[in-house]
Amino acid sequence: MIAFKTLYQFIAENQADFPYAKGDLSRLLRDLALAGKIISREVNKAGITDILGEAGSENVQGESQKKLDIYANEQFMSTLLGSGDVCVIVSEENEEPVFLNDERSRDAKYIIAMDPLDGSSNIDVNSAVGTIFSIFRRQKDDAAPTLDEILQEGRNQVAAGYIIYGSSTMLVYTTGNGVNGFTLDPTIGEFCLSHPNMKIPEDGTIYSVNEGNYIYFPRGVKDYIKYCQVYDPNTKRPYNSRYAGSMIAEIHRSMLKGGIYMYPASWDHKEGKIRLMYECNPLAFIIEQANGKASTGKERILDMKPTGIHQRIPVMIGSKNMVEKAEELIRLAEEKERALNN
Ligand SMILES: O=P(O)(O)OC[C@H]1O[C@](O)(COP(=O)(O)O)[C@@H](O)[C@@H]1O
Ligand SMILES: [Mg+2]
Ligand SMILES: [Mg+2]
Repeated sequence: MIAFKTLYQFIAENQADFPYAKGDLSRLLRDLALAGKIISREVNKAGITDILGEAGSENVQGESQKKLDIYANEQFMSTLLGSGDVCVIVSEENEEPVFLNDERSRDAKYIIAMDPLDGSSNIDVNSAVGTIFSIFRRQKDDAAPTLDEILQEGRNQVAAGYIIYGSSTMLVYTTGNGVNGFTLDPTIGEFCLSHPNMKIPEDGTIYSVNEGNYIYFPRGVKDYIKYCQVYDPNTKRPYNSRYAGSMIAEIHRSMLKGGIYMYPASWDHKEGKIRLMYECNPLAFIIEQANGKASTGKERILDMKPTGIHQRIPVMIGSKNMVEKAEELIRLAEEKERALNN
């Protein structure tokens, strides 16, 4: 008989590791897993139901919404707000934070930021997409949380995770005691521990960036891309270039094989494109817990105080040595530019 451990068994066994041992965080992770299973079911039969394609609407960021963006958002909203443990949810698909509006809100301890469906432009072509979530615990428990309480630094997260709907569906999460990955066995409907104590290799040979935007990138980012492409057998260069257009797919590959994912600020995306609260923070927490590094190219992502719920930032996330090399070349290019301007 094959021995396996389900997510629920794992959570129960590791209850003592959780920052708050009352069981509400465990319940929350189970609710996220449940909604993830429902999305996984829909993704897996998407071609034969009426759920592919454009919804005909736009989100607050002016991006066209897919039917599955909306489906995933509604599924997570109803599961999480229905639990009574979550007092507010920040979602890519909602312009404003969505509050739990009933008598349970006084006791609801958790603030969630989430991207219900990441990489959704890939959904119609059967490539990997995912859900990304970030969990904060309220410090106060009086009235509904203020915007300032919602806009917390990523280092305050009590848990974060992602669910990748790929060739298999996996849930990967951290509560600040390392990272564990669970694969969904669809025949029994359970996430089972498949990747215990995940660590990202310190070095990698894959870089991941939308090179179609190369011309718009700042000098230091261009220098790093050129560095990746130069022949040097001692450092296994040139590296491989891979870009799926789905951050969750790039990050998951980096977790397993090593690598760097970059979405820098550029001439056409002055602030960068990736959202701090529900894309960067949770993935930065996971990557750091797996011994990797997550930076804007200049500063640690988890130390940034968000200025708005949909704030975008430049990102460089992945194997520690690769991110540090990119930061070094960005710093050198900026020093050179400053010297030339003086
Ligand atoms: O097409 P581009 O500009 O390279 O952008 C791709 C990036 O945008 C994102 O798709 C944004 O995510 P959403 O699908 O949630 O909007 C990232 O996952 C991805 O890496
Ligand atoms: Mg996204
Ligand atoms: Mg999305």
